[in-house]
Amino acid sequence: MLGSFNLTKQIDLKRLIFLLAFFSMVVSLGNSLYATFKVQKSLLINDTLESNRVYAAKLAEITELFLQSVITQLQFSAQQIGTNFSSASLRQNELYRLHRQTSSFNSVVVVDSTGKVLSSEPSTLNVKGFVVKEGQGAMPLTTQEVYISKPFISPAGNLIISVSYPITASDGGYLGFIAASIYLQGDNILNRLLGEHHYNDGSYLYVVDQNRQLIYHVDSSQVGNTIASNAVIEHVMSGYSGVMALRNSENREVLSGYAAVPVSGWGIVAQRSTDATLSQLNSTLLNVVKSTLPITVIMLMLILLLGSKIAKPLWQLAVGVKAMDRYAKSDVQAINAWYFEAEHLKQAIVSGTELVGKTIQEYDLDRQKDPLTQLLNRRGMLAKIEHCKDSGVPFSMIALDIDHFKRINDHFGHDVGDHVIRSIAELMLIGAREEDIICRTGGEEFSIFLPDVNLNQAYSIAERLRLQVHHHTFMPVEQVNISLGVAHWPSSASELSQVIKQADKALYKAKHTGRNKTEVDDIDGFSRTPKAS
Ligand SMILES: Nc1nc2c(ncn2[C@@H]2O[C@H](COP(=O)(O)OP(=O)(O)OP(=O)(O)O)[C@@H](O)[C@H]2O)c(=O)[nH]1
Repeated sequence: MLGSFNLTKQIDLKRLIFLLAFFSMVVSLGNSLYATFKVQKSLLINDTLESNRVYAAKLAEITELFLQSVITQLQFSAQQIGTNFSSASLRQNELYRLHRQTSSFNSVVVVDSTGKVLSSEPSTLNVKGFVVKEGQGAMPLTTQEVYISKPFISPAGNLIISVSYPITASDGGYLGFIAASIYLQGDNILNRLLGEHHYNDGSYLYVVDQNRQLIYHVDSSQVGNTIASNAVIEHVMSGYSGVMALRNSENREVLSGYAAVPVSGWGIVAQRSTDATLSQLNSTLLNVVKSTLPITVIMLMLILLLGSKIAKPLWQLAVGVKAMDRYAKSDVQAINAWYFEAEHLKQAIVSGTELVGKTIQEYDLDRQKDPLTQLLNRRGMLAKIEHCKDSGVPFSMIALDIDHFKRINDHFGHDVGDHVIRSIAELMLIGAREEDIICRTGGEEFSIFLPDVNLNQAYSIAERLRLQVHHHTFMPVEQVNISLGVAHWPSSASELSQVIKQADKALYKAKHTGRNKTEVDDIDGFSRTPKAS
């Protein structure tokens, strides 16, 4: 089989195609994953920032509305109480209504202009007669204006903020104020609004007052703490809303959306850690890889299959060319070169091989030919005789030499000598059969092989040729003679070289016994016909 040859240890085309495809797939998959990662990351970050911003802004808006509503409610009650400030029942009834009507407040009190608590709701509060001090909600005594306090510990021990509204007499005199307290860790609307969130994605929210003190935080133990200043706090304290990616106090990168509550000067910050945001992306990418993996593997297998199909004819052609001495043209032609380039390569190899074969054959023939006479030379002669001998057909051999040829050359020149040689060759060819082999074995020496011709017949042929030459006119030499020696295979010798020697020996004898004659290897059964003159 052609395919069993080991041509080289270099990487082969099949592996090259596979590696190329594998490399391209890995690069394109990696590239698309990277691009997806970049785009998705940017989308997720922007989406998170935006949703945090929207959430913070919405809460800020609702908180603003809530505080405005609280102020409006307090204003109404302050007006009611102001109509008869000294009436304990009026104060109590109004506080009762205010406290029960909504879930906005945990407690409400009426404080006179000296800071003394005159009435309170609920009754369990038990702060009547208590005098408020600085830091515990006494600020309205000084400002005599609507006031939203910082978080502080109430006399009852709760962390609260209070919203107060001044109470004035009909003549405009300051009587005191009504204050509603909102427990930062109690059950009220504000607490539900700002303290309860239903995130389950790592997001959280906190609210700071104008002094960076935490009013609400996902970790309730943090409430009341003052947080370190950062860019988001700076912005929101300045009354701005927006988004920002930054590192928090724990040095974790977070995506923040923030909005200010103008009425109270609070800031609401919704944020989520960047890691939590992007963790979703990692699993998305893993899913992309998992879902594309089967197709990728199938593609690679197909490429491997196709690669070996592409490489196979080229491999077979390469093996065929390498082992051209052992494989016939039909082996190469049988290769299934199923695509354009391989088919063309196959055709090129076939025609190239044919051309090389033909050239070698021609070259071989040239090597076996005498250029002057176009007869076979000694090499050609030996090849032909060997062939005759192999076929087992007996043959006779005539060795022939021009007499005194040197004189012709010397007298008439080399060209005339050549002409004589050619003319004698033509005379030999004229009288020859198709199967006879005529060779020029040396300068003015020839050999004739006569298949299926016995020694007697060969002698006659030699004599006839001698006489033809003798009677031929070679211009300008005129007469030329030849001497001949005849032998027979297998009668003269069984070895071919010996038969040639026997013919040469007979020729030698003819030369030394007068020339212009034919001598025969002496063997049994030969009868010399009378010599012609
Ligand atoms: N013109 C020509 N002369 C050749 C060629 N080949 C050999 N010769 C000449 O043939 C001559 C042969 O001379 P010799 O070997 O002495 O033989 P001869 O003169 O024929 O003498 P005998 O054979 O003894 O009769 C030489 O002078 C060679 O130079 C050839 O191709 N052309």
